[in-house]
Amino acid sequence: MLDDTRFGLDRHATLPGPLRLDGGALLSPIDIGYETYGTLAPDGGNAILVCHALTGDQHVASISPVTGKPGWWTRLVGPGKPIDPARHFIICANVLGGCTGSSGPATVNPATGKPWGMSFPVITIRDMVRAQAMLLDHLGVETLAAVIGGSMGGMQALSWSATFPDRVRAAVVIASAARHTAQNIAFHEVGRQAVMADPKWRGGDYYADGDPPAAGLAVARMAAHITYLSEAGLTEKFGRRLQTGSAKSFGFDADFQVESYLRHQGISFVDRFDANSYLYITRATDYFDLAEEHGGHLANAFRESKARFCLISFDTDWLYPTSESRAIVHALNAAGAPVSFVELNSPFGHDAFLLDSPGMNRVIDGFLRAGA
Ligand SMILES: CC(=O)SCCNC(=O)CCNC(=O)[C@H](O)C(C)(C)COP(=O)(O)OP(=O)(O)OC[C@H]1O[C@@H](n2cnc3c(N)ncnc32)[C@H](O)[C@@H]1OP(=O)(O)O
Ligand SMILES: N[C@@H](CCO)C(=O)O
Repeated sequence: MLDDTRFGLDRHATLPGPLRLDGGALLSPIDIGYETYGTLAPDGGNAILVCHALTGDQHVASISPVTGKPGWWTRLVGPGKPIDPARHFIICANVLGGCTGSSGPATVNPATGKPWGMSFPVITIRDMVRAQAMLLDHLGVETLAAVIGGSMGGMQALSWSATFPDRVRAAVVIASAARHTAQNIAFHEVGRQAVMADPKWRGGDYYADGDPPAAGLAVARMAAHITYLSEAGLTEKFGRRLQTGSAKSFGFDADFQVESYLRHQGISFVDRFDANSYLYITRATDYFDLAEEHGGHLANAFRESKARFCLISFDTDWLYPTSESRAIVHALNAAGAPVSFVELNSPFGHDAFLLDSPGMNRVIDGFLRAGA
């Protein structure tokens, strides 16, 4: 029995595997970087798996050793919060393909002794989930009181309930979708091409001299970051305002605040993320189509599920709009699965799930307590 009451314990597991990936490859061993918070109850009934989004990590509620900043969901996870280490045993793992401790393109291929680079096998959301299931086996966690995530984290929560229906009692899916649309794939492809067009990418073989394709990755992040915001939010924050004290350069400096903001988002991203990981993880989300995995009918994905579901969307999220959540709700209804659904107002677009949202916290708190 785990007896870990320290808040935010940074851990690492090397699991023997093998893990058979959707693409056919066998991966072994499998490294997982993860954190735990709180203590597993004697009956094992209080485990909550928090799944991170595209560029997140396992440091959900502790100081990130990479950025030195507080974790990305301290608004929701922590003492006195809806997910509380005093009540829950909280697990958050870096996804397979990630770059903060889990096996991915930047880790060493044991067969060659060199970083995998682009020889790392292509992975899917379901592969990420299977790797997490191996981690739970390793931790002695049989069933999850809840699995929760926003965006790509929500995809993992959906995939968990479909892949391991007996292991999930509740799933919270926020600002997410059951498949990537053509527009979602299109934006990701722009980002990938930006990375690959950077001469420093060199087919993904850039680890040895520590000179990654930073310019390409920064452009990829700038384009992607626009999709995480809303027009209203950008207008409110920056409008057409120029940088303080500056006039138009009549050149191509970052005259507008929004330009400088996006450049900042791009530059700070390359300090914390691996370009090849970006390729692999965006690919995994592009391939995600839960209906396709279940004979073309989304409801089929949930027929075996024993879970209660909570779906939350944001009205200004045009990346994974409310219509995508509604499609999931309809499928859950068709499958006879219990589901609550709420669309919340927010000016902040897709990334609203990472920002202050008292409504979101209230809904999640009520939903989790109802099942306790
Ligand atoms: C989901 C997961 O699993 S984890 C991954 C989530 N994390 C991220 O995506 C990180 C990047 N994303 C963001 O920053 C997202 O917008 C959020 C939602 C997480 C944070 O939003 P907010 O708190 O509103 O921050 P905001 O978007 O305004 O960005 C603030 C940063 O922009 C900088 N900034 C603001 N205006 C300007 C400007 N005109 N010029 C240059 N920089 C600017 C700030 O100085 C600040 O910099 P810092 O982050 O280095 O301290
Ligand atoms: N901005 C978040 C959400 C993207 O879906 C991230 O980068 O992970």
